[in-house]
Amino acid sequence: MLEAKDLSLKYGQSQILHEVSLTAGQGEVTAVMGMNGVGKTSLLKAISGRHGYFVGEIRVGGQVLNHPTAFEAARAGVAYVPQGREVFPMMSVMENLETGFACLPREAHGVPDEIFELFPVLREMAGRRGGDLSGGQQQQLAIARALITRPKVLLLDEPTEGIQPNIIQQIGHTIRHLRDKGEMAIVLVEQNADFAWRFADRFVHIRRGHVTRSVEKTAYSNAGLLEDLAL
Ligand SMILES: Nc1ncnc2c1ncn2[C@@H]1O[C@H](COP(=O)(O)OP(=O)(O)OP(=O)(O)O)[C@@H](O)[C@H]1O
Repeated sequence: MLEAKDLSLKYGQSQILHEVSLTAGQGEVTAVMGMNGVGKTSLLKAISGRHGYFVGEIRVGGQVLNHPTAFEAARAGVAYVPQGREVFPMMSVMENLETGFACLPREAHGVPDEIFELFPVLREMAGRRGGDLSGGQQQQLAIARALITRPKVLLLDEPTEGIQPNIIQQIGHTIRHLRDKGEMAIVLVEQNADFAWRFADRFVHIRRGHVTRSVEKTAYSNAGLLEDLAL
């Protein structure tokens, strides 16, 4: 579903990604692993059109995205849930959800029931300001807002960061549910190795802007994952 090939990205003169390739299949969770500052967020920003890459190619469902803007990437089916959530604090939960409509045709403007089935708390809090929600609720809102765009590729940047354990479990079950529906490819940037091991199907390790390992869970072990993270 997602094929990113040889992406290279710079901030000013500093090259952060060096020919990074990532493939994420429909109905699979691909975890992108690595220490702080290796370029995981930058990779998601390149794929979602939030930051330009200078070399490389991105395909979604076979369609080439040629240096897309964020809007073009969203239109093509790429949804990005950023680290830190970026919920609009002064807007209500419902208004936050409705921002997801921007890349959809008018007839598709509507919050599907499934969103509230996945995140019942958002129905209860529909009129509350986004900034008044807890961190875990904001994370659920950010994922829900991304799902409203009916993505083919869902990019999740550290969804468990700063979240209490019971909400982490809920987020994990949501990821598994979306995976099992088989309609989208999920890319999960995650520093929580236990969570990644539990919910991912494939692991891609990045070190200093290079992919150092790409492995299926079936050919890997939890101990191997921890070893690779410690390198
Ligand atoms: N807007 C920016 N301008 C300049 N440098 C940046 C910018 N954003 C990130 N960087 C640098 O690029 C490198 C990669 O950052 P990135 O956020 O992609 O890493 P990461 O692997 O996601 O890290 P973390 O796990 O801490 O979120 C870091 O050295 C960071 O300081």
